[in-house]
Amino acid sequence: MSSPAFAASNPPLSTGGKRAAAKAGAAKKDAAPAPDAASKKAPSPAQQALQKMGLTRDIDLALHLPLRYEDETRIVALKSARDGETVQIEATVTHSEVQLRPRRMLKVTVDDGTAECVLTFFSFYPSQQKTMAVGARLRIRGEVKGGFWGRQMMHPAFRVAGGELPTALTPVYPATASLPQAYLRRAIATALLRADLSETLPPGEQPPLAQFHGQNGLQPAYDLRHALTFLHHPTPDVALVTLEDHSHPAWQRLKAEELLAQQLSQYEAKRERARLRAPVLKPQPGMADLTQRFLDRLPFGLTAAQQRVVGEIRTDMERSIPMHRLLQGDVGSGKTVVAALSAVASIEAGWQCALMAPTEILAEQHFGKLVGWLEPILAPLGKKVAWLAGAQKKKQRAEMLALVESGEAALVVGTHAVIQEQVQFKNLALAVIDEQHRFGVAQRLALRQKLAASGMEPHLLMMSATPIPRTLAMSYYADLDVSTIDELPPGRTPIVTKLISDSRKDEVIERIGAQVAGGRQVYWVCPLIEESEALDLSNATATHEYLSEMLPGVMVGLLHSRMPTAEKKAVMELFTAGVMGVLVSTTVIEVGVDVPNASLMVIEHSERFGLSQLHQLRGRVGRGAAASACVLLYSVNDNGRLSDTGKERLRAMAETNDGFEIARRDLEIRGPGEFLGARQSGAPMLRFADLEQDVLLLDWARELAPRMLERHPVLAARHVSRWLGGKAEYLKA
Ligand SMILES: Nc1ncnc2c1ncn2[C@@H]1O[C@H](COP(=O)(O)OP(=O)(O)OP(=O)(O)O)[C@@H](O)[C@H]1O
Repeated sequence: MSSPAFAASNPPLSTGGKRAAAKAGAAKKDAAPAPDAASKKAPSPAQQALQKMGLTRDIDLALHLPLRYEDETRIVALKSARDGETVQIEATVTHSEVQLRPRRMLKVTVDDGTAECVLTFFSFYPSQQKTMAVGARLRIRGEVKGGFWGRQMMHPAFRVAGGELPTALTPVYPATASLPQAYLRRAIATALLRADLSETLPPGEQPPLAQFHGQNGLQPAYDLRHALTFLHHPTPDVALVTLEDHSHPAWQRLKAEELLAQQLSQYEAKRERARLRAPVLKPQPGMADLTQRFLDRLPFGLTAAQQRVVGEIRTDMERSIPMHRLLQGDVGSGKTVVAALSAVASIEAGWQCALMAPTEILAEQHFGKLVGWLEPILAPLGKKVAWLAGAQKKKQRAEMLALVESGEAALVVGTHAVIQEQVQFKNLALAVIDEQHRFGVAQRLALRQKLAASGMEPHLLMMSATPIPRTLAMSYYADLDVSTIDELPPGRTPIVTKLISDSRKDEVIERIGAQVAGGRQVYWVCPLIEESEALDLSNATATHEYLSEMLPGVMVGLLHSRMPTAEKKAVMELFTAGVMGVLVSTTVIEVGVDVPNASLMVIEHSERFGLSQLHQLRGRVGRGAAASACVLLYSVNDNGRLSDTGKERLRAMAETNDGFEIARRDLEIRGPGEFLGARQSGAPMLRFADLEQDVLLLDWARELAPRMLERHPVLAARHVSRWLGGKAEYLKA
């Protein structure tokens, strides 16, 4: 294995031109990078660039891995270089001249004894021209092109020949304009020597690395130091493809360690929570029949899956350890009634419950349902359901706040308004968060802290209609208990999904007319044009006008997020009551809207939507007994084609109605960062491991983490701090 000092000891080849000269100059000025050293001098642009990229600690630099490698370990004969191959040669300059036509350029002919090659530079310094004077012996690296004029290289890197050849491949790092490669190479080489890379895995707890055969048929033993040193400076005999596809054991070792850090931090969070106290929610005397009274009034019986998850939640809440549970279920699987029964459990025990939803429409709908279900059984106890939202009249808000503070409000439903400072609960025991991935970590924490003043934590129930694929649940949500409603209420007919070209829009409109005439209702969703909300709205408005014109006698409504709250509310009421036949909307109806009589969903420009989003939208129909359909209108681009991902998404929608399968495919298409929306919430994501590919390593980490915390807490703490540093834990809260 080569020495990491290699990069520092080899002067970089100059590439000629102003930028390269500027880079080389910058590298010289910053010749002794020591990002960790306390320096009183103002940081150089390169040091600032390092900071900007988050490369502040030695370990961060050590973990900044090459994008690719260059092979400077060999000198090849020009004659053997193939067209398009990047090679390193040593050759003598036989001719050098500056040409002025068709533009100013330096043409240098070199000969290595096997063949000639012409080097061309469009920008160059006099000093570089001098280095390439006739008779000079140069080491040159570049891409060989064979053309009419013979072999050519454009702007190759060069320097005076001589000096030892490196024994390892040269790393090329992700960098920025103000961070020259040469500087980064030196900084990383130094950091690799200085960083504490000592073993943190307990003895005998090695990850299952893929079987690779080393030179002698033996598997090299990798610890972190070996793995990193190798990945920064691999020996030239390595199969580059194993580095590129990250299957090399050195890569695997890194991924295993990263996954272990993630698991340790999640298990630690879980253990920390186990030390906190939460109210023990057992029915108070005289309240014990609240649940029964609730069930008696419900117009349907619970499915077996609903009963099971209610049992899981209630068991959690009877313990003094705060519940931290995710309730997941496909669209329309009946999560709201489970949330209501959880609320009843906390009310029965004499405590308050809060339910927070990401949009006002959704919160309002929950409120309507919960009032209908709960007020008749709460009224005899002198309790109420309170409503809190941003757009609320001052007087009403003050009344609601008083209800919450006095405890008269047994349940509080609302939007983000629920976590505002003025909201003082008397005794909050359960916080239910709908569509939890739409809230940031900070907001979830704020809700939990609503009780923290009393020295206790509320139980937390998070709901999601986008099921979290198994691998994500095992990694990012390892500290979460998961309840799954894996059954739809009886009597539902599967939704039929049809892909129809935009050019057949009028046929679709005809079908809408027929649906409405049959007493059914229809949603028409217009796409979100991210760059322009104004355009977005004008599009929805135009569609609204067009449909109104095409469907005389049908009430066509319009709903978008910019409308005043009262207007939105009025439109939703008309649609929910079945008076309005067609609702044209932007994606504001995406989550949770529940109008069982709606049986046709049309999504315009469906190729622009994400997969989970399409599934959510489709889930607005098929919520009653009637057969429902979803029409995905698509339009092709100027070349008459759909983009590949667009096609992939629409195909997935047509193929399956299963939310779990959709989520799996969505994760595949978008990757975990986008899928979890974690980029927005700023939570650290896995950098090296790939959950789909590295399931074996994930299993290893999951299995080891609790044992390591138990038996080797010091190693565990060192491991987590090395990998996560001062950063927040992976999606904690
Ligand atoms: N066990 C059941 N039997 C019959 N109908 C049910 C049952 N449970 C719920 N429902 C009804 O099914 C519909 C969907 O329920 P709900 O709105 O709770 O679904 P959800 O899981 O929240 O879906 P989404 O994520 O799409 O909002 C509602 O009209 C609800 O009243």
